[in-house]
Amino acid sequence: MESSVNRHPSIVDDLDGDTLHEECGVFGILGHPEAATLTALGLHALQHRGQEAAGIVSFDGRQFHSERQLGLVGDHFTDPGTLKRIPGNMAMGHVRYSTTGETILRNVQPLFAELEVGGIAIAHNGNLTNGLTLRRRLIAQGAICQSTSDTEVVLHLIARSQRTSSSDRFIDALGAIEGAYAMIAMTRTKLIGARDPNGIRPLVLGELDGKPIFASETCALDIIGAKFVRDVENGEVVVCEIQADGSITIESFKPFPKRRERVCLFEYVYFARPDSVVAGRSVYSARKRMGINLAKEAPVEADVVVPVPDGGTPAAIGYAQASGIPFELGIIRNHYVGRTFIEPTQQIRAFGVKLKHSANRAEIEGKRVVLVDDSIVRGTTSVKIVQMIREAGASEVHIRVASPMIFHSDYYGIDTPDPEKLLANQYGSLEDMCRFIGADSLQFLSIDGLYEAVGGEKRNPLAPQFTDHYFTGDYPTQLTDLNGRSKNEPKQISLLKEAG
Ligand SMILES: O=P(O)(O)OC[C@H]1O[C@H](OP(=O)(O)OP(=O)(O)O)[C@H](O)[C@@H]1O
Ligand SMILES: NC(=O)CC[C@H](N)C(=O)O
Repeated sequence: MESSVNRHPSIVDDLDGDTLHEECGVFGILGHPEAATLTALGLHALQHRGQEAAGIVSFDGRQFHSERQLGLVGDHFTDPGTLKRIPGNMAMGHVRYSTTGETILRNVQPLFAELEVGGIAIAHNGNLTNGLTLRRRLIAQGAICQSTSDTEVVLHLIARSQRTSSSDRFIDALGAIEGAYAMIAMTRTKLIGARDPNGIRPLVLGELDGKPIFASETCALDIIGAKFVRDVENGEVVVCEIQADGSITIESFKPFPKRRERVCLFEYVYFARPDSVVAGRSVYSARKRMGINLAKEAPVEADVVVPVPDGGTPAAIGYAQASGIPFELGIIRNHYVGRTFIEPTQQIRAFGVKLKHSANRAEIEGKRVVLVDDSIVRGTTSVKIVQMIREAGASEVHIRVASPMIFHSDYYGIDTPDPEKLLANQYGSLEDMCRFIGADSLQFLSIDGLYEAVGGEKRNPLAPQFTDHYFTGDYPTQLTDLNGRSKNEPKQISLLKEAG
């Protein structure tokens, strides 16, 4: 396989995009007569985590059913006809933003396989840092991969496990993978939720009418009136099973060597919905505190604080409260355009920013404006917005960013481009970055200011409380797929070009 790939550089070049991508959302429910509908609603609440594709797999006591489509949850799963095709009292689903493997139907999750022990569906948020290494090994051993997604290797590992039960096989497979995962699996009787040993990606256990639920974020529980039970812990595998008498048992396993929890800071900065509680911390409150700390660290004389919506809004509220400068919606966001940060190409991203924001001239004209955003990655948003605010008559434009500068790529799912495309790496100094963006001043929140906002204390350099590799270069896991990889080597391997 590898050598064939090397013989077809034009095909693989095509597949090897310049960016890493993020995110995905997972949801599953066991033992509920409305399983598929509840899953569709849960996925709708998680739509911000992935907009490329959505899928649901259900089990009706006899057969599994699968509906997987490119596009938004609402595009497909609001149709009663579609929901009728996924019957049963257990269901799980996924919203995808690709990190490994193209945006094509065969990569859309949940992925399903027929094994010796029966059918199994899996859905994954995160990215494996040894996925390609495992995939190559499996293919050399005769595995036939149906997708180009990193997640598929888990199915092959389950199939090859010598353990008897499906949950033991799943645990066996997880033991071989490295990187970030919040993963759910569904068999004829079980719904299983697991988090990687560092707990990089979030996963919660909830409950509705006594039936267990797994979801990426608490906002997916809220939408269906379900109760939050607890977070799935880092390195934990929770197995929920329907017994012969219809009762449901829940067992917890900690099969992996213990590691310190290091939730991804970017969940708090950007990804998670502000009304979610991630690892016991309100995302909204954390974002607001980021703004408060930013106002303390980087004050500026100005007339109005304007958020870059939506991501920058809670931090801007915090900045305004701490600085005493009035908060105004000086930029209006068109809600019919997706998140620019997670669209697949630079061209579409730039286009998206223009479609998405417009200046509210009445609140800007003649004023000294502090623009607050959650992050600067490539700088696409900032450049366009500063220009737009100036054109609307602002006398000064100061940018305040509620997270530190991003210098390093992410391998756990975040859509950071190659390091040289990150704005912080393109310019040697803050002044140069500021000049490029066209602002009067530019300041970022410090790493300690961010830690304090999220976790209440400064970064412990000996044992960081979160993963912050994009700011610091401190990666919490092995990066096996990168070892010895040349810069131009493709990140994924596929010889089949598929339409749509
Ligand atoms: O420097 P850049 O490469 O432009 O990326 C950073 C921008 O991307 C995100 O906004 P996005 O438009 O994705 O989402 P939002 O509407 O949820 O804030 C983020 O909030 C920043 O504004
Ligand atoms: N963003 C994600 O979590 C993606 C999951 C998986 N790596 C995929 O590409 O399908």
